[in-house]
Amino acid sequence: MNAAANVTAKVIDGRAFADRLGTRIAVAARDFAARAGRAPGLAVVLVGTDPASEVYVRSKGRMARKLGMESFEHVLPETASQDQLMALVARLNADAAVDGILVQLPLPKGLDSLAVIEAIDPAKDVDGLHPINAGYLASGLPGLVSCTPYGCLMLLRDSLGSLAGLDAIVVGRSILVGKPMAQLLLAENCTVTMAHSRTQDLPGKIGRADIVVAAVGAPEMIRGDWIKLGATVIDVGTSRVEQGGKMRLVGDVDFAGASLRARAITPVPGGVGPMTIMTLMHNTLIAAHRRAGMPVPNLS
Ligand SMILES: NC(=O)C1=CN([C@@H]2O[C@H](COP(=O)(O)OP(=O)(O)OC[C@H]3O[C@@H](n4cnc5c(N)ncnc54)[C@H](OP(=O)(O)O)[C@@H]3O)[C@@H](O)[C@H]2O)C=CC1
Ligand SMILES: Nc1nc(=O)c2c([nH]1)NC[C@@H]1CN(c3ccc(C(=O)N[C@@H](CCC(=O)O)C(=O)O)cc3)C=[N+]21
Repeated sequence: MNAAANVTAKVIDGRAFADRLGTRIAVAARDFAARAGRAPGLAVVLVGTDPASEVYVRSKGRMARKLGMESFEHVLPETASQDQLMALVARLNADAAVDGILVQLPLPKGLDSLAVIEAIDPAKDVDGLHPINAGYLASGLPGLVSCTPYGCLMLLRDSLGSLAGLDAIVVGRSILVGKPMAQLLLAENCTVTMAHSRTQDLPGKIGRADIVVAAVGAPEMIRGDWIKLGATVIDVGTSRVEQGGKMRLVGDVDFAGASLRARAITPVPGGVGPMTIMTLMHNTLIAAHRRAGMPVPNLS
């Protein structure tokens, strides 16, 4: 732990961690292909033309191919109807070559994302968003865990070892990040506080936490001087802000300020983001093995 306020935190290198995990996934994917007679397959569905979503979808497809998986990319127009989207999900559910289905969120206005998520075969729900998988997680049963929280947990375990008994705060309560993150930390025997837009005295609550996971989407809203000395900070937020005429990607945490108080902190970019893509590949590999009735390899 930092003894004084002027010790700079260790920067947690999510990109390097993800690269190492990717090497193991590629080996396991090749092994799966040799035994199953086909590569693990990931289908990514994008509706509309949101530029940020297009970038993420493309990088997911590129990574899948790089690791020896099959990538199926489906782009529907902004004007696609709920029925069209549901029909596509039904086709992917029935397609034996598809092990994982991810529908990029948010969907254009007018489309019901919960209905789409519920239509995905839970065994192919590599985003871990289906209520069945959320329920498995809450019940401590093996399912598919949402990629981003799963990646955050890997970084936390790597940085801290055992998390048992630590006070953790998760800021944000979405079904994609905040809620599953809190469940994972609880399963690690942390004492978990869930904060959101109605939380009172957020600085005070953050100031008592050994682990801070920020998943809000508000650029640098968590000030450095709120952080407890020696805390570990995981910054999920990604916001594009203009600075000096250029667009810059920033997190939810004031990185420079928090670095003076934390023992370890993830940067944005290069922290949680690359882990999210790699845990998606990991989930696809897990889904492929389970669907083929093969034991899931342990890559940790
Ligand atoms: N790096 C990565 O891999 C990923 C990054 N992200 C990023 O993480 C961020 C969060 O994503 P997501 O969970 O989908 O976002 P949502 O918009 O679904 O959820 C945001 C959450 O933040 C809470 N919140 C809003 N304002 C405040 C505030 N002032 N104080 C405390 N809590 C607040 C909201 O509370 P309430 O529920 O009360 O409205 C809500 O629970 C985004 O920047 C997103 O881009 C997301 C996924 C992956
Ligand atoms: N169904 C669904 N599942 C998701 O997992 C999902 C989603 N919808 N919608 C949007 C959010 C956002 N998200 C990111 C993934 C990777 C990076 C990432 O790799 N970021 C890089 C930087 C990339 C850049 O420069 O733009 C980094 O942080 O280093 C960021 C954000 C997944 N999401």
